Amino acid sequence: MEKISVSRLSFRRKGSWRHKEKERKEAEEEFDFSTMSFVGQEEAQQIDQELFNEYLFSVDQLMELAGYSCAVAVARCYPVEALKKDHAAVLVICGPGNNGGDGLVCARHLKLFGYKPTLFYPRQNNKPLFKALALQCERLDIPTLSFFPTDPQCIVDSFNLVVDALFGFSYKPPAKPEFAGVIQSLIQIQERVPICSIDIPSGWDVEQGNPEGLQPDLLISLTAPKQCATHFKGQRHILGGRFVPPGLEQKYGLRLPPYPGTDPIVELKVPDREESNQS
Ligand SMILES: NC(=O)C1=CN([C@@H]2O[C@H](COP(=O)(O)OP(=O)(O)OC[C@H]3O[C@@H](n4cnc5c(N)ncnc54)[C@H](O)[C@@H]3O)[C@@H](O)[C@H]2O)[C@H](O)CC1
Ligand SMILES: [K+]
Repeated sequence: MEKISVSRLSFRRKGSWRHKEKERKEAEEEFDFSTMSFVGQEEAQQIDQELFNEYLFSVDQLMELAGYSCAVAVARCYPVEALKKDHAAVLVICGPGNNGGDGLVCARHLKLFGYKPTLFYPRQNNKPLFKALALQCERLDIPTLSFFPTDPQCIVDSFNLVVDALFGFSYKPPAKPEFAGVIQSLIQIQERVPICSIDIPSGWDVEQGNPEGLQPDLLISLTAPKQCATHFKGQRHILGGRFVPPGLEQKYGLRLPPYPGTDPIVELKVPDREESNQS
């Protein structure tokens, strides 16, 4: 049998890989952001269910990819070396559902990337997956705040940024009082410390948004941007959760930009802030 060395193998495949890479780059440049899909709450939940029921993904698999892509997005927008307070200290606020689970995974990867995450996770989920995620954070020496600071200025003084993983696409307003207080505190300090929201700015209606609500600096949409993202006024919008099979994209007619190379995230266009301020 003919033995093929690795270098010959890669040489043989190079032509088609280069061709694919060129096609992908062209698609990236050509992508028309004005036609990008924004999904509603029901559609987001249907896609989610289809990933689990038709493609047999486990929550663990998708949550790991989602949370990892969030950590990569944070690192892209706020490089560790640019953060001056307390060894790149970051507060990650986790809610009771899967959005909170994404936050736990994100915190773990941020720690491995050299950040100093701290959790605030007031309603801990008792499912084995969540217990494992919380334990992994604990074993990585990621501390958890036992109460939310009454003076939100403490957060500004202690952390370089806040990751908001309170609620995602299953949130129904209004927030229960224990969470409403946290969201109000974040609104008070959002001009002084950047907020990075995972999937949905917490407290926003998934479709209508919330003009009085949280205004994150970074929004990390997962799977596909939700309709509320059309009201996003922050600096950067990133798409993560690179796990949507092409068949599912076609079935739901999703128009999403191609991910560059092997990246788990792709930056989305936000309207020119200066232009929109003038109009
Ligand atoms: N397929 C995907 O796209 C994936 C998405 N992921 C992430 O999962 C969330 C959606 O998770 P889900 O568990 O369905 O819901 P939430 O986390 O948004 O919240 C549910 C949680 O919140 C409680 N709740 C709802 N409304 C309120 C309220 N008004 N006040 C207080 N509490 C409320 C509810 O009782 C539940 O406990 C999605 O956004 C992504 O971030 C996966 O991680 C990967 C796959
Ligand atoms: K969120």
